[in-house]
Amino acid sequence: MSPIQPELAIETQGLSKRFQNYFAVNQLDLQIQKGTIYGFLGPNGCGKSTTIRMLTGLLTPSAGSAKVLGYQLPEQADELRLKIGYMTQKFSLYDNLSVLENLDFVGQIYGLTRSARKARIAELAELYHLNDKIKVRAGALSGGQKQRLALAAATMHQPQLLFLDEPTSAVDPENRREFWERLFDLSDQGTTILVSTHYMDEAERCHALAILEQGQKRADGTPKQLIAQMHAAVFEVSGDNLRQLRNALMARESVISTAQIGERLRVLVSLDQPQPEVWLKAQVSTEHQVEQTRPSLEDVFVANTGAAYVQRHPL
Ligand SMILES: Nc1ncnc2c1ncn2[C@@H]1O[C@H](COP(=O)(O)OP(=O)(O)OP(=O)(O)O)[C@@H](O)[C@H]1O
Repeated sequence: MSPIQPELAIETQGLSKRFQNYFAVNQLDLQIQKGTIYGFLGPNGCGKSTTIRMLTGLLTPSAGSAKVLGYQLPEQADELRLKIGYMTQKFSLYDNLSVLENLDFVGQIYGLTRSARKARIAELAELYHLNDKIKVRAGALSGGQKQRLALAAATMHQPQLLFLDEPTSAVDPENRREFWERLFDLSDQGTTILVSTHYMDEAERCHALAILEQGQKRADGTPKQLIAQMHAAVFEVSGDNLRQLRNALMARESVISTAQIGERLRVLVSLDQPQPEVWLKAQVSTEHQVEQTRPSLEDVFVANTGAAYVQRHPL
């Protein structure tokens, strides 16, 4: 008997977008399960926003296919529109309208009746702590309040699928934490969420994620799977002259990266090296202590991008 296939909210094959001669998104294959929080992790310019815009149906792909909530894109983009919510990277509501006016306007766009809008706005204002700001102009809100208003607007029509493009780049850690609690509430109610970020701690919160670089997927899976599949061992070295040691280690082909963290040097050694611990100990002096440590998602990112990627995938 074949195993039951999970239901997919998003499935793409070879999805690509070319601007002039430049591929902003290049041959992207994705499978995103319904009800999960899925992350796009990558640096500025790696193609996160362009991918999201294609998956919302706003941008036509140059090649490849995308199926979102069962709708084929771009052909069925109109049918998809009312089923998704999209929170863009920049605050995209009206600064000169109040919180209430903004939400009411969005509700009208989604075709909610006057009484449905009234009830939904009351619910959202309560949920996102906007009650005492309801008559305040959006332009006068703090970063955290604007972000909560944007999320309220994006979920006005209770979409099945929510796209959030770097939603927390303008807010402080406390607001970020609170924001993520709301995302897990939405996920618990069955909403699928695709969130782009360049923060490691946010990526770690996702059920699954794709690491993107230069428009390509470098790796994907749950944080646990990504850590288990990493082609490197991670060590922490303590002792004197760590800057000098760092420079020496960086010259070695087996060293993927080094980063000083307080009094310790974190070293990623490629598993091309059959005995990484023995090898590393032979590289440092007897004054240094070497301890193998648990990889983090940041280590996974480093081991799958930049020079480490090029080394493992020569042209
Ligand atoms: N309309 C466009 N015309 C030409 N190039 C574009 C266009 N839109 C995006 N690009 C380019 O495509 C690449 C990917 O951009 P994209 O905005 O998708 O990246 P990103 O990962 O979302 O980064 P950021 O966080 O900075 O927005 C960038 O090099 C960008 O300059």
